[in-house]
Amino acid sequence: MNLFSAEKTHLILPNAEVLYIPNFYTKEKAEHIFQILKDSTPWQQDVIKIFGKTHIQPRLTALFATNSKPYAYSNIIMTPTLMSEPLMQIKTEVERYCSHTFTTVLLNLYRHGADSNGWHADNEKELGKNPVIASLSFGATRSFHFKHRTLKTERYKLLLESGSLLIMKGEMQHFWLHQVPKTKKKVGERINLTFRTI
Ligand SMILES: O=C(O)CCC(=O)C(=O)O
Ligand SMILES: [Fe+2]
Repeated sequence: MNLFSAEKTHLILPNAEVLYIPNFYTKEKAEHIFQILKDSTPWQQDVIKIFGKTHIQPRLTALFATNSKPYAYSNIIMTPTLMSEPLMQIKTEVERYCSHTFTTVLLNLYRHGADSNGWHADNEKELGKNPVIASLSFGATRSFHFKHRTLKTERYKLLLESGSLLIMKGEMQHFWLHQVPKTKKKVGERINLTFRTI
């Protein structure tokens, strides 16, 4: 199902809760944050292993945290850099909205439509049992897909706009998968931030 959400959307789904706030930041503020993060982040491109096969990750990433705890996924271990002032500011604003404290933020830079993030769940054990994940988008709009692992009619698509906040919670990371697929459309750069607690 395609969800067109210019408005705040709260989905109560089987084994998941999803909140989408399109204008968490204004378009101007979002553009400003995009530039700061684009220019000040030590972007890296990792080689990952999925089902025993090695791939170059189809996007750039960086990890920041308020502690020194690493984040391990797809056979790589990311060690965080101390969270910068702009990220601390965003963290405070997101925490206030979510009534939840985060320690870690993973940054993704999708350079163009061929960059993507394949079907996965944020279910690494260091995130705990039912993690709250707060996901912010800056720059180009990209499509976000999520599907239940076993209830085959439970599939949704959301367009994540610049300045938006998406919150995934409840049992979502255990029962659902999500992705940002490649697109053949001509799209510009997008930065995504996912706040997590480790
Ligand atoms: O880019 C996005 O919107 C999703 C990112 C994501 O799912 C992740 O980094 O785990
Ligand atoms: Fe994810």
